[in-house]
Amino acid sequence: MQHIIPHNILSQTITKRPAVSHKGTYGRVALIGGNQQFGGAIILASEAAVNTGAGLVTTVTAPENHASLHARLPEAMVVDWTDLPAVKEIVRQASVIVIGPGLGLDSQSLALLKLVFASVTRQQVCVVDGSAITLMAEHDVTVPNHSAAFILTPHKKEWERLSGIPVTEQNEERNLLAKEKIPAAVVLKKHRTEIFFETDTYLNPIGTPAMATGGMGDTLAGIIAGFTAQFQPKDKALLAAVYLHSLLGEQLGKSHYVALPSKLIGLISRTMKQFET
Ligand SMILES: NC(=O)C1=CN([C@@H]2O[C@H](COP(=O)(O)OP(=O)(O)OC[C@H]3O[C@@H](n4cnc5c(N)ncnc54)[C@H](O)[C@@H]3O)[C@@H](O)[C@H]2O)[C@@H](O)CC1
Ligand SMILES: Nc1ncnc2c1ncn2[C@@H]1O[C@H](COP(=O)(O)OP(=O)(O)O)[C@@H](O)[C@H]1O
Ligand SMILES: [Mg+2]
Repeated sequence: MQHIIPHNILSQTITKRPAVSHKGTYGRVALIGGNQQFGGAIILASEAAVNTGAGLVTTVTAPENHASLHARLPEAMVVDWTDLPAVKEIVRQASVIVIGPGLGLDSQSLALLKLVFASVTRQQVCVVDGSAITLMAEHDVTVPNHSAAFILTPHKKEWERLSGIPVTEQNEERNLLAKEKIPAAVVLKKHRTEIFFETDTYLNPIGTPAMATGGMGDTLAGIIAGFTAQFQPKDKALLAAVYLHSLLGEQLGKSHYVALPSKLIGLISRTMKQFET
């Protein structure tokens, strides 16, 4: 059944922080991505996760990105993505794992994707974005059944690669048929993003072309991580994350020709405060 994300989703989802709490209360997020070329993608995703309030954030990325990540985001811890035993341990400890922003498509990237898919458990959320989706399509890697709660966040071209449906032929009926074969929530990103759960589908009623700029999807992946790490139920947290991302994009789009991801990230925490209940 097709629904529209309600405009009060943020106040329904964002809760006041209990006084007796600590960083461990707000989730451990591990974000894996950022090769030599796409370091900005994983930095934006990590900044978004930190700014939504995730308690502990670890970024697993290429060594070339460590200094810039530390300089921009001292709140995040950093792990070298070539150190697979260390990556495995970070993945084990995480409540939410994001894999894909700027991950790239080489053998190192594929090894990381396989490591994550083999390691995640039922208690965890795994957000699969960007290059990780393209890698799944190119190497026939499927979402492991009955393990973690998986969230796939393809844009239309990535969905074409994964589902086999050309961008121009994507429609409600064909998308639903393809989604049925994937044991994950699918966030199909576009002008009016659609979120497919097992039976229900939600349409995001907001968003602006000012958001059509590199790094905007990486930012969404980080917001989804922060929300699913902190708020229940997970499906609602996902819808709220998608909605907040577009709300902030619209807010920026009123006074800016283009909504820059880094500017959007700067608005997250203040806006969340307005909706806490
Ligand atoms: N600063 C950075 O480091 C950035 C890194 N990025 C990373 O770069 C990697 C490659 O991702 P890209 O998405 O750039 O490349 P892809 O090759 O996966 O997709 C780009 C193509 O998809 C098309 N497309 C996207 N959304 C569409 C829509 N709604 N309708 C129709 N066509 C659509 C684009 O026009 C383009 O032709 C990913 O890992 C991504 O995370 C990008 O996020 C850009 C910024
Ligand atoms: N015309 C548009 N209207 C509304 N939202 C848009 C528009 N263009 C892009 N977006 C949003 O921006 C994000 C782009 O994601 P993606 O293509 O993965 O970017 P990147 O990989 O560069 O970070 C998605 O959330 C998408 O819904
Ligand atoms: Mg993307």
